[in-house]
Amino acid sequence: MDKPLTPNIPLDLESEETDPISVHSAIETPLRPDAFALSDAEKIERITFYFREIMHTLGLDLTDDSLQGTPHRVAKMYVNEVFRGLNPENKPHAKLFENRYAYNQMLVERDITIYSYCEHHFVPIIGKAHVAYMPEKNVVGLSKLNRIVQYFAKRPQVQERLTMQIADELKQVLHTQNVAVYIEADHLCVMSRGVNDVGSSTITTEFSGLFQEDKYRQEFLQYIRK
Ligand SMILES: Nc1nc2c(ncn2[C@@H]2O[C@H](COP(=O)(O)OP(=O)(O)OP(=O)(O)O)[C@@H](O)[C@H]2O)c(=O)[nH]1
Ligand SMILES: [Zn+2]
Repeated sequence: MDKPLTPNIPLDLESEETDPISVHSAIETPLRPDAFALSDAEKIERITFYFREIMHTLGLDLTDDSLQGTPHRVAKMYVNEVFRGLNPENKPHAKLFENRYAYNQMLVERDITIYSYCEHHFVPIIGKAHVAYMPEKNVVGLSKLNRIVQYFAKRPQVQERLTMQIADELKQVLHTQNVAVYIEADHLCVMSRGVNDVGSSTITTEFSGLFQEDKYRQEFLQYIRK
């Protein structure tokens, strides 16, 4: 095998030892304090290098014209697309409007498409999120609900934490505790490898504020029922 190259940007091994639990709350994605010390361009350069090493180690011929660009393609996809939600700079700005019409019933945004990645295997999680809130003083542009869901999905995730991160953000943005999040998803790590079960799917929920009351919970569940 060729002698491995070294990347232009060396790894800072000391910061690898940081204990993420000591600096983060339980529902935050465990990021190192120096997670954004490198620019996106530098991250792409480094991931290209290491993904090339992975392919090389697997015995793939990187001079093949179809494989040649793959390390860079994967690096761009990770940083700019599928994991862009790791960077708080990419968090959507949710513009609020005053609830002048005093709408005080439930608003449900259902069937929001989710494409996330399992943090244990780095393969896709594909599903739908249904979110709801009961407005108090403010209402939010509908598309912002979809954007918030998609922002947190674009991270390596476990479904439980994804559900809680979305609920938490909705509470903060909407200034209300009355939020519900329901996610139903297929995990390709369960379907396409390991236990190879294509028939099962995973449901997670977070009901807060008024949604803890059976009446509102049932109403919400009825709206999202197919
Ligand atoms: N709780 C939770 N577990 C998940 C999620 N996505 C994947 N997993 C599980 O994470 C576990 C990782 O377990 P390990 O035993 O370390 O991994 P593994 O040897 O590849 O396990 P198998 O998938 O059973 O082959 C697996 O049981 C996955 O099904 C998720 O969103 N939430
Ligand atoms: Zn997995």
